[in-house]
Amino acid sequence: MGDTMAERDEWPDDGGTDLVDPHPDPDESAAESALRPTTLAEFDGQPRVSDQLGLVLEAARARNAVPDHVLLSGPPGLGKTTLAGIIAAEMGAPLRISSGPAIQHAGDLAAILSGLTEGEVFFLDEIHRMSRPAEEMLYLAMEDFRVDVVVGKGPGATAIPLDIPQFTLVGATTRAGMLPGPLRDRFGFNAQLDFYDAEALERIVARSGTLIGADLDPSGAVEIASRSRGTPRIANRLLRRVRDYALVRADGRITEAVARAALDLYEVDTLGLDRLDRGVLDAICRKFGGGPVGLSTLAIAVGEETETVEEVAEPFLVRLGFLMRTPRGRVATAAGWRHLGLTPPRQQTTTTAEEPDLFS
Ligand SMILES: Nc1ncnc2c1ncn2[C@@H]1O[C@H](COP(=O)(O)OP(=O)(O)OP(=O)(O)O)[C@@H](O)[C@H]1O
Repeated sequence: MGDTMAERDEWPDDGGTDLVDPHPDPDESAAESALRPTTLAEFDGQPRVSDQLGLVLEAARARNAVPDHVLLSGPPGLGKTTLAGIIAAEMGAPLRISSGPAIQHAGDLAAILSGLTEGEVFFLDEIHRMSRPAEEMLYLAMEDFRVDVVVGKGPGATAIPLDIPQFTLVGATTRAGMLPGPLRDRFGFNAQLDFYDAEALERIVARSGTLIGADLDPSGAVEIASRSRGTPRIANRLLRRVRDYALVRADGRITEAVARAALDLYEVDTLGLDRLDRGVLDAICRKFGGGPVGLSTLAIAVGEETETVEEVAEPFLVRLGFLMRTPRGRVATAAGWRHLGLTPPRQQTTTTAEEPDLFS
C-alpha cells in the first residue's frame, strides 16, 4: 500500500512475536479469546471508561434504542476488541468484526453494512486505515443508516439509496489524531484507553491465572504485572510463559521467586524492558557516549532494522523517560544510564527526571 512513516501506526503491527510486543500475535488469538472479560463489571482497570460506557449502554436500554456509535482509542493490547465484545454482550446484540485495511472498496463496506441485523454491533478495528471512498460511505451510514450504492460507471452512473438496519459502530484506533474530523464527530461516545496501573494488572493476572488453571501465588502476580508494561495483553502472555516455566523447572506453583527466575530467563527485566530495548539503550550509552546518535547508526550498532528500533524499542524507552528523540539524534537520559547500572556523564545528571513512572 506504500504507507509512509507518518501514515503508519505509532504502534505498528510487526507480527507480534516478541514477548513484550503489545501487538496481537495471530497464534495467540484462541488463548486471548479465552481470557477476555465478557461483561463491563469484569472489565477491570479502566474505571472512567467503564463508568461512562456503562451509562451510555444503560440509557440506550432504557430508551429501547441502539446505543450511540463508540470510538475507542489507545495503544494496542489495552482492551479495545474486548470492549467491543462487551458492548455487544451487554446489549444482547450480535457482533460483527472487520478492520480498516480489509475494507479497501466502498462496495466491501456496503456489503457488510447491508448484511447487518437490527441493533448489531459492528467493530471496525484500525478505522484510521480505511480507504477514502469507504470512509465517505461510512459517514452516511453512521448518520442516516443509509448507503448510496453506485450502479454503472462514468456519466451514466447512478446512486441508489439503500436503507440499512440501525447498528452501533465501535471504531478502534491507535491514532485518534489521524481520524478526519467529520468521522470523529459522528461518534456519540469517545473513550481513550490508558495504560493500566500495577494493581489493576495484578488483578487481571490473578483472574487470568484462575481461568488457565495456574497455581498462582499473589506475589507471583505482582512480579508478572510489574514487568508487563501497563498492558494486559503482555501480562497474559508473560503469565502463560511463567506458568510453563513453573511446570517444567519448579513444582508448578508461581511464586515471586519462580516468576522472577522465569522472566529473567526470558530476558524481560524488572521494568519490562527486553533484550532489544536494553541493547538500544546500551549502545547509546556505551558506544556513543549517551548520544546524540542518528537512528540508522544506532540500528546498525544493534544489528536491527531502523523500523524495528524506531517503532518497537523506542516508544517504550521514551515512555519510561530513558531516551529522548532530538533533532540531532537519540539521547540517553540520566534515568536510562542508571537503569543499566551506569553512571550518567556529568551534564546528564541534572537534565532528567528521576525514576520513571511506568504506567503513566
Ligand atoms: N480490562 C481487562 N481485563 C482483563 N483482560 C483484559 C482487559 N483488557 C484487555 N484484556 C486482555 O488483553 C488481551 C488483549 O485485549 P484486546 O485484544 O481487547 O486489546 P486491543 O486493544 O483490541 O488490542 P489491538 O488493538 O492490538 O487489537 C485479551 O486477551 C484480553 O482478554
